[in-house]
Amino acid sequence: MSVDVTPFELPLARPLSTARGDIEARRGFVVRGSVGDESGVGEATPLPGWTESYDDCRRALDIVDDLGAALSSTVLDDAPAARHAVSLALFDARARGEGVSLARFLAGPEGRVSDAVPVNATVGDASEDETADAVEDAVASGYDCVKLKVGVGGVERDVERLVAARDASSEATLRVDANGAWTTEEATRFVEGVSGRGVDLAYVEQPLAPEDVEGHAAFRAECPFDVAVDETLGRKSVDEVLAADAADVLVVKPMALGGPGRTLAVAEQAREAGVESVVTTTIDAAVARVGALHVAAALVDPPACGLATGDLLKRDLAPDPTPVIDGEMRVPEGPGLAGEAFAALGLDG
Ligand SMILES: O=C(O)CCC(=O)c1ccccc1C(=O)O
Ligand SMILES: [Mg+2]
Repeated sequence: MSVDVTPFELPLARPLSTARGDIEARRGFVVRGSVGDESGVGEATPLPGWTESYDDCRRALDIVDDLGAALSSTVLDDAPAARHAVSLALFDARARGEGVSLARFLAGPEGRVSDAVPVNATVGDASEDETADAVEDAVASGYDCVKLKVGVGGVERDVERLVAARDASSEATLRVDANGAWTTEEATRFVEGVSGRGVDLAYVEQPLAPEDVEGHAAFRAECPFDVAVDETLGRKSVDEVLAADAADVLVVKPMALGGPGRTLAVAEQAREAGVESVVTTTIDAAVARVGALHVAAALVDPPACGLATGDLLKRDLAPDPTPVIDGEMRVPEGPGLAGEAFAALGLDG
């Protein structure tokens, strides 16, 4: 039972500007392997800050020669993107074996599965005018939720950007993601600034440094908006985050959490604690993006998720089987990830 690993590199249509720097291209690996007669495909697209490095990912995948054996050993323990690829390929093959979609396989025969998942538009840092235009474009193409990157420039500039975003569309739900850029004082100044101008935010994602669980808990207690954590989940256990009451929302990235199964387990644990999970990509290619969509579809009542990142890529591994229509993505019926949409991928490794 061999495993094929094929590298890829995909430029973005234009760089996404975030407080952790500009993302200009995504490099990773298509992983194909089989279980019995069924072949499955997965994707590892590492992003340091959320996962292991590209080189560590490649080294981890180099020693995988059996999907199931690799997952049950420790070789993928410190390589969540590599583990994601192996786990996704295994789930794809198993779901195919049963003739069901990945979402159905994950949710089980009795579980509820969504036909479509609402998604947010993702808007990078840009000037006030460009931010307003991007929000207007997103709403015109059917999104009712927009996530804006903040924390790149100063707090006062971000406040003006958010006022411009709200003025561009009074109906859109707005989220912001500071990618850990702020001190508590800056985060407080930002939320006081926007709320003083009458701007409502659905949540503030990762306002503070990832390690600072207690800081998030203290900020959350004072914040007029919900607080989400993302990068924190790569440094701290879910137990710790939930025990500290550090977040209203967990941003769960299958690529960063080691695959679909672990992501669902985290979301389930959060749900039991009254905390919502938003499934997002790390700007993954089509295979992982569709995998994340199935994970979101297997949640009970998924909120708007951060999966609308396909259009950020200039090219992709395959034609997009799940384009965003009216602010949502339809979940492929399968079998597995997307029927035959990825059949040709990863065979030439
Ligand atoms: O959540 C979204 O809208 C898209 C995903 C996203 O913002 C993102 C993409 C790549 C790396 C990090 C992040 C992030 O959520 O911080
Ligand atoms: Mg984030």
